[in-house]
Amino acid sequence: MFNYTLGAMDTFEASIGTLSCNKLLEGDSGTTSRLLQLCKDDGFLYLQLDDPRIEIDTLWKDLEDFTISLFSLTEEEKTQYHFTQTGRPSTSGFKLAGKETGAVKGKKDAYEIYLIPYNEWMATEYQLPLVCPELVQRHRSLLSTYMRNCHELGLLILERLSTAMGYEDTSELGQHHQSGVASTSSLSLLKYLVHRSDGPNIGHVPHTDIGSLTLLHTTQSGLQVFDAPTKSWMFVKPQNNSLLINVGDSLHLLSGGLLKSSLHRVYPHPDVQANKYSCIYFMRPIEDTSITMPDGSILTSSEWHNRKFGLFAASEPQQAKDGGKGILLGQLY
Ligand SMILES: O=C(O)CCC(=O)C(=O)O
Ligand SMILES: [Fe+2]
Repeated sequence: MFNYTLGAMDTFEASIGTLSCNKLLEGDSGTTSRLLQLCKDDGFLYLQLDDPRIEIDTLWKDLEDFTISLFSLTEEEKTQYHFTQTGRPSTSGFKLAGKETGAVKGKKDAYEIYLIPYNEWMATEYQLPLVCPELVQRHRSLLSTYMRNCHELGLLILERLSTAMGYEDTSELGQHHQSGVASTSSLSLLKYLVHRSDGPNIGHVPHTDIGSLTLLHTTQSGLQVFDAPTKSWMFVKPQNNSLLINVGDSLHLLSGGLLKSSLHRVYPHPDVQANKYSCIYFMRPIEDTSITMPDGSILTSSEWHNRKFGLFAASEPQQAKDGGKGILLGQLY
């Protein structure tokens, strides 16, 4: 599992494997096998952005500036574009801070979020009018380029995983993620309050991700992964030129349980006294993909998305009912 080192102020730091994007693009066989190993063992890896064909890191500065100005909109504007009232529910709009359960029992979360749905934004055949602040429309080109690059990178990872898993068809996993077909894939921008572990708002609830792959760029420490053997949470250090990639529940299920959907949360890092911003592309299967649950029941990808997304938004007592907490934590068995 995760090796770790003792960092500043006795905080454990997870040591996460790194892969080269260039080698992945070139089809290097050692990198392909290591990708499978990391996705099986940890469900987390860093992808070093060392190939000019993937334009992601060059956009981070502009994306961070945009994210900061987006969260500077007034509370009234954020409420006007609330995610329960905007577009297809739960794929578009704002959530304000402190409205959901936090990283620790009895505390609320400490982040605001803004969601941009991939399909309404990108796909030519599937264009629902996107209801969004004018500021978002003004950054159309930046957001489109970023999402398109993330989606292509996700497809590359799925292709290499299909190869490493021995499928004859290298699009075995990717076929459920074609561009331009309705899915709940989205770009998620987050702003965490400056907060402390003894305050009323703490980070982000422990969970596994709903979708297939999560591609994360963040400005500060705070994300923690759970190391089951030692039952401890370990901080993940943001790397300058790397994306953090993790496997989500949908890919875990599509791979028959082989790939690990990794448990994580966000918790205030004792050395960080600044807002943490995260830009995350959630790549999820197209909506009518059949997902076989461990008990043999079959759900569509959108049914799975709506069931689990509803749990994030539920109160702590509601989450505790009908195995909801277990679903949030990725205990699908
Ligand atoms: O902001 C982060 O570092 C992680 C957020 C996260 O886990 C999520 O939005 O699913
Ligand atoms: Fe997550």
